[in-house]
Amino acid sequence: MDSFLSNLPLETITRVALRLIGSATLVLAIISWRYYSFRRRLPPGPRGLPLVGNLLEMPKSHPWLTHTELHKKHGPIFSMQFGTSTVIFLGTYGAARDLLEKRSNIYSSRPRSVMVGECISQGNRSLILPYGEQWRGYRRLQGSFLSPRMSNTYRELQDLESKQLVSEFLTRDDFFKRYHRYSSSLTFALAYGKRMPTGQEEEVKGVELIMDNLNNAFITNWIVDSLPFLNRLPKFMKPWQRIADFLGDEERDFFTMIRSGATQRRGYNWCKDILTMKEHKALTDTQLSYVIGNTYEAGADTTTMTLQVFTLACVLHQDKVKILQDEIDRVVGRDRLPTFEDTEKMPYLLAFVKEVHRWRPVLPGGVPHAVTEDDNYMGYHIPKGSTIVGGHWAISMDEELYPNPDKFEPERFLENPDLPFSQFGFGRRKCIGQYIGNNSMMINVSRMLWAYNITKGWEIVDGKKVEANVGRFDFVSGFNSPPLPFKAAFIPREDKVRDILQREFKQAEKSTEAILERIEKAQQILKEGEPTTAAA
Ligand code: HEM
Repeated sequence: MDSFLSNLPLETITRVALRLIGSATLVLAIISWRYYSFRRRLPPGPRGLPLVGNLLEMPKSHPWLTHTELHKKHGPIFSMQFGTSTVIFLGTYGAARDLLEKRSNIYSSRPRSVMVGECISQGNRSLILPYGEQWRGYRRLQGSFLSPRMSNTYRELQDLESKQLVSEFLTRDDFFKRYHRYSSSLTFALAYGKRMPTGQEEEVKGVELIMDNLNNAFITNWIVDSLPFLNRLPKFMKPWQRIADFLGDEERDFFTMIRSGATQRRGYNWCKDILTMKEHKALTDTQLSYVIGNTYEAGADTTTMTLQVFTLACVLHQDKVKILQDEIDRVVGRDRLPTFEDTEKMPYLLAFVKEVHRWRPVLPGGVPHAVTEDDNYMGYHIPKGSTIVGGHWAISMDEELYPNPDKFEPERFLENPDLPFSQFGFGRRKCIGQYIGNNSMMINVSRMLWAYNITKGWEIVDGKKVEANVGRFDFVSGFNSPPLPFKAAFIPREDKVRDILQREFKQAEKSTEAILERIEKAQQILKEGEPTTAAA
């Protein structure tokens, strides 16, 4: 090669080199022109670079904080480009409602997820299914056992789990674990007909493992997600496929095993319930196992995290806790625990729970939707296939809707009971378990604060006992964003609280079968009055 070049006249080499540089410049100019003219039609946003877009500007942690700053600069809607993917961020409730709710016929899909959605879950996982017949089939089944009326039939089980939860704090303060036990046991009993009285049961650990694997797979940058065509290579050339096969087999076997156990149990559970609906016939056995497994996944962690945020709010906002305790004492008195009926007479409690959701959303980055048609909004082009993110954190911190947004102020929901909040998402993909979630929050918040003063915990520093530090912004950076571990103390409000908690838990019906049989009867009565199952 060297000798070939050295035989050419310098003039020729220079001409060829100049041509090459000229062609490369032209190609770059065309790519840049196409990139920037495409970007010009989109909602505003950081310019980025041709080919990579804004890939180099991805925040390393807590991306929702950066997105909120970008909304301050660019307004309620901005866009970013990650390789070939366009992502559009919505930072006000109005913009999210305009697109994700009012135009939900085209804004209800999910972005393509090659590794998790296609390779691991093989198109079975409900949360990331694209909008279409299969997702609608899942939603019809879920809508039938998670409707507001059906959700109220689960209250007896929530009552028992909540009595166990509140009495546990008489002897321990590991509230992260206690809340997790509550949510896992409640959801597992409804889904599979078996309570989890310790939280250490094999089934709880099995789902935890699946969730950990899934969360790790979600936050890993798989090359096949950036370059989906690689997934068409033969299997031996796809190293990620081996991992996906292992994780996929593990979760499929597990979901199938626990579902088969559930269909043998006495009394009500979701696995048995869906077999009574004609819609289940359109789905395969594996898909039915995923419908229930994924509902359990979606419900257990979100409720746990929201209870953790409630505890943080109590530790940091004793003045608001005092107002709520006065309301609880007025309605309930001091001789028994609050009931569901009591909670319906407590407007401040409802406002307090809504403010917990708004103040520190547990899915702060939002759950991405995808748009299935080209669209226009506020004069901007929204290309088909874009990812659309209603940012829960950005919306919660919108000063116009929530003045002094960092302040924990339940009063804002008292003054305006219709004030919206975004923590259950939007439109057709909106959280379908919100009624169970709300019932859990109302009963547990009222009982925890009826029983305890919740204050900062203690730690030993240099041999001295000091109040533990609690950060108002210390949250995990991930899809789920619970508070980082912190210490809290649960101090019974008076001596007799101990006896009352022990007595109420002792007297509560503990037979899961008996409770589930009553739920089954209550549901039968409701269904007899309902001609069809709830549709999405
Ligand atoms: C209080 C706690 C909860 C919070 C904050 C929460 C939040 C959310 C959010 C933000 C979404 C996505 C919405 C969207 O895409 O726009 C979602 C979806 C979902 N949630 Fe919840 N949720 C909670 C409790 C529950 C419970 C208790 C269940 C069931 C027992 C549940 C079942 C589901 C399901 C099945 C989906 C999937 C919807 C889809 O098909 O895409 N959630 N939830």
